[in-house]
Amino acid sequence: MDGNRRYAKKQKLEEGSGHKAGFLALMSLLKYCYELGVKYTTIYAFSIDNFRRRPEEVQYVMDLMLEKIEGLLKEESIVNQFGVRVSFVGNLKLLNEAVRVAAEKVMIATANNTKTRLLICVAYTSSDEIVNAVQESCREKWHGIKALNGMKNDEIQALDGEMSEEYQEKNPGIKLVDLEKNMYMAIAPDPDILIRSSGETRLSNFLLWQATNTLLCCPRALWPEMGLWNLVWAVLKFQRNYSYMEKKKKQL
Ligand SMILES: CC(C)=CCC/C(C)=C/CC/C(C)=C/COP(=O)(O)OP(=O)(O)O
Repeated sequence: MDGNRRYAKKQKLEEGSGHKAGFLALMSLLKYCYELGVKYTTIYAFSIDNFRRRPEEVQYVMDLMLEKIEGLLKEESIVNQFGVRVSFVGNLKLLNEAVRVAAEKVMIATANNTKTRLLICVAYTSSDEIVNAVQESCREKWHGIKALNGMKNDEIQALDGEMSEEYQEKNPGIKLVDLEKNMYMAIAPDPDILIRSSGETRLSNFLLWQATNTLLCCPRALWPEMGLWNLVWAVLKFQRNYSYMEKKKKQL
């Protein structure tokens, strides 16, 4: 959701109004997504790098986020209107307690919604996600090894490099290291389309692992200016590319 501050400047508004307008645009685009039948929508709401912005701006966005997350619990919210299951994705311990608690409440309250899923990336970067998945996988591997009764240290070391599927079948106590299942984004399929507003053509540490075969769309509109046409344009572009992308996936 890029371009909130530039929008505020363009409209001669205060910086915070740009973020508020950004949230309104988000709600309206999500409605279109749900009406079009999109099953998974992921938004990049706040990166770990964004915490390096001026403390007043970080505080402003966090306050806005808290207010809006709490709003998602209301009866008339978009979440209840469309049966959305919401997940907050990222290094959530970096959030302040109030935002984290509110996020957890929404995840619990919507856990049984099945129509569509919304993934909100906060305190997220792909590099953090990958590092976390590697650490988690190493931890699992270590626990698996320890689970083998009576194994000595040198035996454990000799085991390294022997984690073949055949070995795993013979030793069900040990799991093959599986990086992808430890990614925060393991709860969703890889995205078909990634839209970055305001004409920027960089991924800025977003879904680097998952976006290998994703169609990238970079409309010029600043995020608060994004509307139905930008979404439809991305879907049409995807449809035109679909057979090529399917062929490419099969070749992998
Ligand atoms: C509950 C929920 C999902 C709330 C969302 C709140 C919200 C709108 C967050 C966006 C914050 C952000 C860093 C936007 C990017 O524009 P920018 O500030 O980088 O704008 P610029 O590119 O013009 O500088």
